[in-house]
Amino acid sequence: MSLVVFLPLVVWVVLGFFAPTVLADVILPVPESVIASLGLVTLIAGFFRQWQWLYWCAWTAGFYALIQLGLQQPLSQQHVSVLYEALPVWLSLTALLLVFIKLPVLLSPRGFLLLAAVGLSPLLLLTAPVAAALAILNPTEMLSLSGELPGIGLALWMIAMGGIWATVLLYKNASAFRWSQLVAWLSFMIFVVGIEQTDASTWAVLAISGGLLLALADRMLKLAYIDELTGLPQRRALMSELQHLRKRSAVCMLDVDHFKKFNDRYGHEVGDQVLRLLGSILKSVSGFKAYRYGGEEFTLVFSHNNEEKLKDVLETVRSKVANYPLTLRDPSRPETSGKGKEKRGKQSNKKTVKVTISLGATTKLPTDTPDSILKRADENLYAAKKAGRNRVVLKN
Ligand SMILES: Nc1nc2c(ncn2[C@@H]2O[C@H](COP(=O)(O)OP(=O)(O)OP(=O)(O)O)[C@@H](O)[C@H]2O)c(=O)[nH]1
Repeated sequence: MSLVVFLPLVVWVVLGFFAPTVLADVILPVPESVIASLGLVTLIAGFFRQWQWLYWCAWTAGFYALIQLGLQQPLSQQHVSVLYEALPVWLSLTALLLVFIKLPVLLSPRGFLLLAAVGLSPLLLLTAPVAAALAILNPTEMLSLSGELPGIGLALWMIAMGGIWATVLLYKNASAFRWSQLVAWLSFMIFVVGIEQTDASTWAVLAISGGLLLALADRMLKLAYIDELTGLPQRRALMSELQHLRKRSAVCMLDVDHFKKFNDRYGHEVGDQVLRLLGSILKSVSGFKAYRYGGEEFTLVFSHNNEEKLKDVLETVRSKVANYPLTLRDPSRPETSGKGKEKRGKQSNKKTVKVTISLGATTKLPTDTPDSILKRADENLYAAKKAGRNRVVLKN
């Protein structure tokens, strides 16, 4: 799902490669299309208080302005070719910096300062000393060794930078927003390679804005539908799924046993840890879709009503939870790490606990509505609790 942010870039590249005349025939209003697309991202991001997007809008606008102000003349002119050579280096370094630094809240002095710096830093290349310094240090030139193969230097630079991006994205378990940052960098790099193409910089900005917008949509969907603690879809998503339940299907409600006592004994934070663990166990078992219904209640939706298979899967979930040793930190653990090490040297300060769950399941009847099937599953869950907990009750 996150990778959908590549779509506008892929469309641009595919058209540019296989049908360049189609792109050339499109008359883009410049710079209106850029202002409109970046303005739209800014407006939507601001409306939903997703301020991090604005830094990337500023970065994109800054480089677009640089390209318009400095690269609209023949590359044979020395100051233009210096700028052209410095561009991939500068945009790679500033993009990576934006990825690595912790972005401050935008509505703060540091936030405004960073926004201004991000938007204006590309224009530094227009100042002769900075451009000249970068041209001397130019890694893309150095990478081409003899300087006879200028394309090789750029290709090696792209591979090196791409390698860093890939490591960052894989390591950080990237969100759609992260991938859209790669799209932003890649779009401008593709502009550098395909500078001869008509309106290449404007197409690059449209690809970037499209990626940022799709990433925003992904973030909004996740905020609306995904439970932050467990990473599972939440009740809103469940209710929409239940509207389209198949004829042959089943629903299970499950809940942690004696969770109130558990919370009272070990604290709310450890309670949260249990819910997170439960979320990851539910994700690891296949055969159903899991949802966090609310509190410590979860719902499983099956797209079949085979009772044997249902019992098997529900028993697997029950026993996986019951047998999972949850490691707790010793509440008497000393505050300072020095003392902690001392104590750890003498004895292990880890303690494990186990929790159990009860499950109530039912198969769909022809007359069922979302509420009636959930109610019956809930009654079965209640029956499982009454029968002693840590068990499955499956009936209609
Ligand atoms: N840590 C944590 N606790 C939660 C969360 N949501 C609900 N709870 C707690 O879950 C507990 C639910 O308690 P009860 O409904 O009485 O059920 P129970 O203690 O599990 O008892 P049985 O279900 O009968 O076994 C309450 O103490 C809630 O505070 C949450 O997100 N995090």
